Amino acid sequence: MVGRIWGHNPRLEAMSQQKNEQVPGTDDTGAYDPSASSLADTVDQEIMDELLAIRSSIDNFDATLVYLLAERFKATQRVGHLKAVHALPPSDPGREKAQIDRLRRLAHEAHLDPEFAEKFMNFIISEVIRHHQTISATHAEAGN
Ligand SMILES: C=C(O[C@@H]1C=C(C(=O)O)C=C[C@H]1O)C(=O)O
Repeated sequence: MVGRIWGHNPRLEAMSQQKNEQVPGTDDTGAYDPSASSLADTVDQEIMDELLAIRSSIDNFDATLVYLLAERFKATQRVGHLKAVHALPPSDPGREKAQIDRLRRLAHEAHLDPEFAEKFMNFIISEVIRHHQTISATHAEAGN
């Protein structure tokens, strides 16, 4: 059941095999449970209600982040194919520097820690470069 919805995840599968035990963070149908928490029973109901109300906004932000990242990766995959076809290098340090400098400035204006913004962008960019290397290798193999 869990495997069907989420793909192969040994940890979740082991959990779901324990008889009558629900996977934490899901309801009894296996769906996402927005009230999942390790704090239940240890916190006053009023505080819990406020926490859950704030978490419902966090849920929306997180879903948006996933959609934004998915669209960004769709665009970078296109760049990867373009680079592979035209034998361009996977990474473009000049572009990365300009982009990170700009995002650091935007982060500062938005009261987001610029160091965090830079680390986050570098994390994403390194994944993109890895994809571009794979696309380039696949393209080279197909040409041989
Ligand atoms: C997406 C590109 O490829 C790489 C990844 C980048 C990114 O994720 O923003 C930026 C520069 C490149 O190192 C690109 O060249 O535009």
